[in-house]
Amino acid sequence: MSRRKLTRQQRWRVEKIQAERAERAERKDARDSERLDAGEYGPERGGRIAAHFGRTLEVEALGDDGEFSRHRCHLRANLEGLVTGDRVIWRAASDSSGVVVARGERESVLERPDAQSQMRPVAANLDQILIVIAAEPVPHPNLIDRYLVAAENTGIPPVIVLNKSDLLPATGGELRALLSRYAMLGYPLIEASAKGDHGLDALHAQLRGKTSVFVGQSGVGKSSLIDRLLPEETLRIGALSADTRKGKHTTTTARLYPLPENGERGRPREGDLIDSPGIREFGLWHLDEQQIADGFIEFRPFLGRCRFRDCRHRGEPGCALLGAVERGEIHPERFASFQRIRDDVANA
Ligand SMILES: Nc1nc2c(ncn2[C@@H]2O[C@H](COP(=O)(O)OP(=O)(O)OP(=O)(O)O)[C@@H](O)[C@H]2O)c(=O)[nH]1
Ligand SMILES: [Zn+2]
Repeated sequence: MSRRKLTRQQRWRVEKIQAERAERAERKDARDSERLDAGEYGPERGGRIAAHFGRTLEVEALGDDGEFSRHRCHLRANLEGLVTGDRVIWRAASDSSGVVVARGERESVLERPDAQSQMRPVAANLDQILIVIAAEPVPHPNLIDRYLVAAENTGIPPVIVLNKSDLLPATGGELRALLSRYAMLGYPLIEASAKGDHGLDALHAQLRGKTSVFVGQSGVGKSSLIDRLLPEETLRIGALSADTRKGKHTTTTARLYPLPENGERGRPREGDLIDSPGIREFGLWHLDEQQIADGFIEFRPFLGRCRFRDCRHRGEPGCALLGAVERGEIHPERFASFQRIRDDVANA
């Protein structure tokens, strides 16, 4: 497709619109500066982004009374790219609104590609990624590995949650045998049932004091588990505000939900959950061969130890990974899974 040439007049119009837009943003920022200088805003306070709509942010802050409250804030023009979960410094106006003036260091960030395939942050300061799998739909053989590799590459620790345990045979079953392999690699493993009461205590314990996200293929029961963790009205509020904003913004924003103990309203806060459709679709974005190998945690001691520095681990003599497979230090199925993921990603 050839790029359409703009006439001089059109170009002038575009430039004029852009200049006006920049000027408006500057004026707004100058107004903010004046108001900040004039002391119209209160002292600097800590907070956390709970939702993000265009240039409006919802900031959650802990008050002197020990209660959390939420505040509509706008942000200084020099502060771009804030996402749900970010820790911020903000100042309250005389009403319940405010202005965000700074962003804190990020401990971790979850990214995904935008429409232009550019990686963009979608949530920050996550402590764990809960990979949900279920007795049904049966996870295809290297699905768990795919999620683990993706999680390992974010640096956010993954936890495996096996949901629908009510559908598993009482004595083991193939899935449990498969999962014990991951437990042996050191991954926390929780068996739960969103339908029954099984495993929910263990799930609450895992969520305590942490910010978590749930990921996993469609139908494994992410919504059902989240329903059990959030009081009804929290879910309703979340759905409502997302709805009223639909149409305005095509991508649904990630939201931060406080998790009360036992999923009951009024109970002390147990932890935090960040959720959005985009987060649930979490996958292997733009990983190269090296990053995929690195995502298999038991490969790490052997990486860089092959005879050839550019070893692709495809049968070269002196390959440290193949050696480890032969000695039984790497499970052959995990190695086969690595090869499949690498080839799939290369051919994508
Ligand atoms: N037997 C059983 N069924 C469950 C359990 N948890 C969820 N289900 C059922 O599994 C189906 C899918 O559950 P959802 O919670 O919608 O799954 P999801 O992962 O949120 O699916 P998406 O929204 O497509 O990503 C529903 O029919 C649930 O009722 C469980 O622990 N046991
Ligand atoms: Zn090798």
